[in-house]
Amino acid sequence: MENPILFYEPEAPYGYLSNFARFPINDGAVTWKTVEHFYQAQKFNNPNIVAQIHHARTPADAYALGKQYDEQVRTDWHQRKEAVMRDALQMKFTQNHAIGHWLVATRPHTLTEHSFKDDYWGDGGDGHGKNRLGHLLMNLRQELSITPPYNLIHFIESANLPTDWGIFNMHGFEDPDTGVEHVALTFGHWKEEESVLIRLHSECLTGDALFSKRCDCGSQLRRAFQNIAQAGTGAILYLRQEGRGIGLLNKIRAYHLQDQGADTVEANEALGFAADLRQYDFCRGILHYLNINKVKLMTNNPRKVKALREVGINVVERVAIQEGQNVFNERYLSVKATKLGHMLDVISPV
Ligand SMILES: Nc1nc(O)c(N)c(N[C@@H]2O[C@H](COP(=O)(O)O)[C@@H](O)[C@H]2O)n1
Ligand SMILES: [Zn+2]
Repeated sequence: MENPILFYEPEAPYGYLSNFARFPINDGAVTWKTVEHFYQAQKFNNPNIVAQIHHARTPADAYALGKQYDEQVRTDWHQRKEAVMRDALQMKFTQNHAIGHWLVATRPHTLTEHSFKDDYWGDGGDGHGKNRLGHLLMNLRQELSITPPYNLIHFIESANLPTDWGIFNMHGFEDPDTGVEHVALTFGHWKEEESVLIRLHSECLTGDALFSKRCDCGSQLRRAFQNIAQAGTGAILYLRQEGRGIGLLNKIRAYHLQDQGADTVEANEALGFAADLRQYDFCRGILHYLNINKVKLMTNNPRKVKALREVGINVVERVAIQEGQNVFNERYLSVKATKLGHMLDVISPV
């Protein structure tokens, strides 16, 4: 494995790997503030000690209580502790979605708890320790990396994105099968059980960036930003599916055929493509990362509603997003309505 990632302090880079990091876990009966709270409590059969640790204000307090009652640790603890730690990490990295994807993204680096105080779970500060926590994390990482939804998309990095509608967070992803890069823009915060306003926006360079009037994409993208800013929360999944999946240059070839009279479906087919090549299954990975399970989907395209439902996303509502109709795209929109099933109040028939 390549150069090691050293972690220890929760506030330091890669601090989310620490058992002291503030990520709650639920064991099916109780929610624990951190892995450390859960782990220390499992040492004891005495319910009063367990309760004290459960209510400890910080992971350091939980650790101190575990030490304070050292003589009352269950006799089989040495045989049990690895399984307890493995269960705790499984809960932490699967119940807190983003860090599960962050963990997978640490491949292929070795993970080492760089602790001068602990040469069992850590490296003992100088590498003589067993680093058992690092090894359990790498084992879990390997498991998650081949398990949906973690294997559907790879999280790369996030950054702020100031826009005309407010400061969004930008999250970059890569499709592990195709290498295609996708972006999610998020605004505000939500709980997993809330329904979130989202837009699945397929990349359209001409509409989104070159102010084209041949389509409605740019207007729809602006409206999506506006709607989310007004709602206070939401996400735009900006999917690199240019040309309904045929790519920019083939879309220009398709436009050329349309300039000679073909419609948008006939042009795709004349080039040897189906009318729409787009796939959406990787969106399940992006939405899982964003902790989004229920959506109000801004689209006129029923295929996107169907596609999300097929991958288990609960589309509770379709929000129409009819924008930017004009004399240059009226035929295109009419064909999208008649041939591609778009739900549009088309201004004039084909
Ligand atoms: N292949 C193709 N032919 C055209 O004539 C087009 N205008 C496009 N545009 C692409 O369609 C997608 C947006 O459509 P939805 O509203 O999301 O169904 C996007 O990929 C554009 O690049 N493509
Ligand atoms: Zn477009």
